[in-house]
Amino acid sequence: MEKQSLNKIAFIGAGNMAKSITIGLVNSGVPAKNIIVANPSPEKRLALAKEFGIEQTANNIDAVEFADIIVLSVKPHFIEQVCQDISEKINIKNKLFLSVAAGTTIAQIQSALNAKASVVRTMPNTPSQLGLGMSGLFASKEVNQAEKAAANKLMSAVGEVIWVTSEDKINEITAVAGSGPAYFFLFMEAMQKQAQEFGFTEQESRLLVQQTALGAAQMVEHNPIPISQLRENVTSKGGTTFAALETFRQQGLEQIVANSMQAALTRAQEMAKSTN
Ligand SMILES: NC(=O)C1=CN([C@@H]2O[C@H](COP(=O)(O)OP(=O)(O)OC[C@H]3O[C@@H](n4cnc5c(N)ncnc54)[C@H](OP(=O)(O)O)[C@@H]3O)[C@@H](O)[C@H]2O)C=CC1
Ligand SMILES: O=C(O)[C@@H]1CCC=N1
Repeated sequence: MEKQSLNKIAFIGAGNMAKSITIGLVNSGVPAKNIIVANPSPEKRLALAKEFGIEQTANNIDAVEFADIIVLSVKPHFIEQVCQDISEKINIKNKLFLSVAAGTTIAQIQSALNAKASVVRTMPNTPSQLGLGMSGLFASKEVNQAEKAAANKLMSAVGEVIWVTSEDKINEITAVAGSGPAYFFLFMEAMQKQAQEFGFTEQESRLLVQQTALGAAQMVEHNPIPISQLRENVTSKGGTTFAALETFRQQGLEQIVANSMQAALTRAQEMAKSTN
């Protein structure tokens, strides 16, 4: 069997997600010379190249030629055009495609590539830049064991991974973890705003909220007991937390969370149905 080298990584698109994964990869020890980023406009790819010493190009085809693993990190509506362009200009045999695009199916990518290429769909999130990412992965049936291991290694370098057994589960990963950081940011923004209403400065309010969120997240990580138990440990009967939690409940927080995550899932499913 032909030996497959899967060391060189190309990002097509130099935006938020490419940046988050690149930072995580470089910090985890992947040599910068093995990473290239392609983006037609210069600003973001030059900034990434300057900061991390990675290669950069304006030309997607040059990046695909350079790499073994092609990370499709453009907005979903550009995936079709990007893949068609690649398939028209280059032999993609032995390349592994790793797509981070929300709501874009493997069938759509293979159709645009005009080949039953090896495609892994992954749904990461932006904390990947700190090595604290959470990614779901699903492999097309063309993906071999070496490619699966390479995709696993790449995404594990930037955080935790789980493999899902059906492609539509990626949409659910999106609704929980892909979009999830923004849910917590919104909650923290609202808490910061109210702390400022209480009279704390913007800086003090941010510190109060960020340290509280960090401590809470770390407690969840370090205590393998139900999260509800951690909540109960803070909640004295008839006390301040109880008053706050009752207000959240009366005003429908749990239903709001469920509805919002369902809206994210529905949107991912709609995107998968559209023709891009
Ligand atoms: N942001 C997030 O938290 C997450 C995003 N994703 C997915 O990641 C993908 C990228 O999202 P995100 O990084 O936020 O988006 P960004 O808009 O930040 O990045 C996309 C980049 O693609 C570039 N681009 C546009 N057209 C082309 C092209 N033809 N060839 C090469 N590059 C091109 C854009 O350049 P320019 O700006 O110059 O037009 C931009 O730099 C999406 O598909 C999204 O669904 C997945 C998980 C989480
Ligand atoms: O909002 C989006 O569509 C992308 C996918 C998950 C996070 N950002």
